[in-house]
Amino acid sequence: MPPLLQVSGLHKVFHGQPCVDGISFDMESGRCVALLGPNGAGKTTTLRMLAGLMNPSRGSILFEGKPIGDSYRRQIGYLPQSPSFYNWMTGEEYILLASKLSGMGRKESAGRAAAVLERMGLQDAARRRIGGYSGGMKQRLGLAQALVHAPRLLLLDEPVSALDPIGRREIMELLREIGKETSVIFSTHVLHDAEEVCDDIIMMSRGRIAEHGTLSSLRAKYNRPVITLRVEEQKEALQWLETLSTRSFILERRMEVDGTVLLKVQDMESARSVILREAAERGIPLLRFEAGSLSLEDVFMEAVGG
Ligand SMILES: Nc1ncnc2c1ncn2[C@@H]1O[C@H](COP(=O)(O)OP(=O)(O)OP(=O)(O)O)[C@@H](O)[C@H]1O
Repeated sequence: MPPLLQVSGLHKVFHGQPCVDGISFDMESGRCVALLGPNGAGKTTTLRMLAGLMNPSRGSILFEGKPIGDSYRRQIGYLPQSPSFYNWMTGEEYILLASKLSGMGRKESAGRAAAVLERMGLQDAARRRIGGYSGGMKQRLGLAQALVHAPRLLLLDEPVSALDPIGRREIMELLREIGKETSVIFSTHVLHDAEEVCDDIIMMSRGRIAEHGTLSSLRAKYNRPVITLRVEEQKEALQWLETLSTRSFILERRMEVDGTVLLKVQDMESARSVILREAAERGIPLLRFEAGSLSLEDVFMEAVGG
């Protein structure tokens, strides 16, 4: 069986500028993949090409081993970043329209529309006009539209970025459920969203893939020892902290706004004993000492060059 999706050498050039600059990856069926990257990384353009809405300048997309064609549109569900709705329609009318556009017959449409509206928690609002829906309800309606024809692959462009925390939570929980049954690719610039629901992460930076792997493989790959340190704001203590960064066993130092210092070290055991011994000898009032490893946030910042 070929992978669900095989993307190779995908490029998109706008006005001579590469926006997507040679993306290649395979996706197996049943996975939930986060397309993670800062603004302008090329996520929307990639998703639009994967949805068959935009032609690549170069490269190919194979769905179950075959080039994408007309029948592909029935296999995918797509939720754009800022979906536009007809506010005068009811939610039900909108979903019925979406299901008819996807080629379903009247009877099948009615059954699927009711089921998907209920699944998205919109059954009570189904006969109300969309104009009166909250942002979270509109996004759930957008998901219902993308799901109504039971697609094999769901493509969601920043599905939670415009929502308040409650709307965000609702959608993330739905995504977790949907991800159990359907293959999903969703874009986000928030690492935490990716960590919450996805199996795999594709980190994009300037139109390219900076990192690609399962959550755990990325964590393992970047598993560098890090010491987190905070001292009381005293002259000697701060001076000592300052000199620490010049020591050879410290590979990198980063100061957080609250005065916490993150030290990437070569070898945890020796760094830990030197730091604790010196702090004890000098009577440094330590407020925090933590021996850990890089968070995925750091991996992300490193991979996208932030
Ligand atoms: N139709 C277009 N014409 C010209 N330039 C475009 C077009 N679409 C996107 N771009 C440019 O391509 C770059 C990547 O855009 P894209 O929207 O794909 O990134 P993104 O990662 O989705 O970012 P965001 O999170 O801001 O939506 C941007 O610099 C954008 O200005």
